[in-house]
Amino acid sequence: MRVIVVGAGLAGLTAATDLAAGGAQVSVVEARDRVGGRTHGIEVAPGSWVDAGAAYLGERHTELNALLAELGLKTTPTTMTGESRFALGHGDQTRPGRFPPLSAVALGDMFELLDELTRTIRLDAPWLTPNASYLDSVTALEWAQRKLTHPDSQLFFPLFLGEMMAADPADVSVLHMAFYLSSGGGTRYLNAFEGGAQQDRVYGGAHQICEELAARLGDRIRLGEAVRAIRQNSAEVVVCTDSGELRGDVAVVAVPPLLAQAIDFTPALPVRRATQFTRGCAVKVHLVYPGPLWRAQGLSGWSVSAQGPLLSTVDDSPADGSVGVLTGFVTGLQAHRFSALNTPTQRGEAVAHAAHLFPDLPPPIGFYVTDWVHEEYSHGCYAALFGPGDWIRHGPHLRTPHQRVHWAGTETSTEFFGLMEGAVRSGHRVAAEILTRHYSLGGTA
Ligand SMILES: Cc1cc2nc3c(=O)[nH]c(=O)nc-3n(C[C@H](O)[C@H](O)[C@H](O)COP(=O)(O)OP(=O)(O)OC[C@H]3O[C@@H](n4cnc5c(N)ncnc54)[C@H](O)[C@@H]3O)c2cc1C
Repeated sequence: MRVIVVGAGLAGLTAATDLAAGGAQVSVVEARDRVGGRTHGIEVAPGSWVDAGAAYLGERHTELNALLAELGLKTTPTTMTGESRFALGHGDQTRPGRFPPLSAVALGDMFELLDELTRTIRLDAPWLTPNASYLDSVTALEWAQRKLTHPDSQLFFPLFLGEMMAADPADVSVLHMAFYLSSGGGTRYLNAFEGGAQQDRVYGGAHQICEELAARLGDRIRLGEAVRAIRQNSAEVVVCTDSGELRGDVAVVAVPPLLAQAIDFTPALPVRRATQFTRGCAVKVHLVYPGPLWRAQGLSGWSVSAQGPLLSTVDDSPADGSVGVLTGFVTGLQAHRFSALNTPTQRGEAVAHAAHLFPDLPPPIGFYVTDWVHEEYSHGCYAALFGPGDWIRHGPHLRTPHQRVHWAGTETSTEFFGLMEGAVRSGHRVAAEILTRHYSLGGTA
């Protein structure tokens, strides 16, 4: 069986690896001149890499951890010792732990309301969740305006959603917010470092996962070839790029839904898998220092700010301590604004903000901005966001094969949607789907 995989991110390369192991003849076609998609590494000092895309994982990310072990990659704990900095509008504060200096009761009530919501979600089919049509008609912003009465929870809610989903609450339906949080293991797990989804990083950078997978797949991967069209008939599937055509028995499209939608299918897709999906908006900023200098002052590097651009910062220094790296997250509405600025202005804003949060730091020796808002072949990040009506209209079609075309990608995963774990799981799922479907070669599927 000849399988053409479109997209060399975690989903596509996991699928390709499983399919090759199952005896299929696999080709992978990737638009960028690199593999990895939404995982990407930047070398900030010789041999020291930081994650410009996905970084964090936890123990429940079982398929990702298994893959790391198989590839001989190790994890390193996310550093979170020392006090945190908060700039939440009541004067700056330095406090132990990550809990913000806001009403514990109000935030506790907010998390309880979110937990109640997430418990009702049908992960396998969110559109069949009780009350789905109502939950899918209301935005997270409208929900918060109705349910969160305390000013502290009103202040914290958009920061929380920005950090978890890179979402502006006005952009996502309540159904999508609740599905995302539930699929990621619940609010506590997703939000936690120790014991949670942000506990570890890949030692040396998450980009190595796809690079290792690609090294094993060798010349089956074609870089720099965006797929523009996919034609199929009862005998074969033809995948068209600007430089030619590939013929196979089956195709796996492992790209985000809106980018998949931009491919010209013949016959046309019977139903759309995306129309109004908005996109998550994240810009990652890396400020590099001669070492993790904040640690000497008893600070963890973690901060939360109500005003941007750096809504949160975290210590992402390489484990060898060769340099210190503060990663700043600019998400949601802030990301739209920040990504429209020129680089010197971005640098000026980010450096000034970091200096305000950590006044004893010298100016950074390195500065990197990764703007995922305008990445042509990601179309936003961390993942697709579903606005009002999207789950009900498109959800049932996200994973349904279009004859010889099957779908993968983190957005097709019922578990850990939007995360690396979801991408890996979708790759395994699609490969099993194809290997057990028994395509009749040269005949009708
Ligand atoms: C800033 C940021 C932070 C994140 N943080 C985390 C985190 O801490 N933990 C976590 O688990 N996840 C995180 N994520 C999410 C995680 O990166 C994704 O869930 C995961 O990498 C998605 O993998 P994928 O294979 O589904 O899609 P992608 O990685 O998007 O792969 C799709 C591939 O398809 C290619 N492609 C697109 N269109 C075409 C075309 N027409 N023809 C050919 N190729 C095409 C793309 O170039 C890409 O390589 C983050 C993402 C970002 C951007």
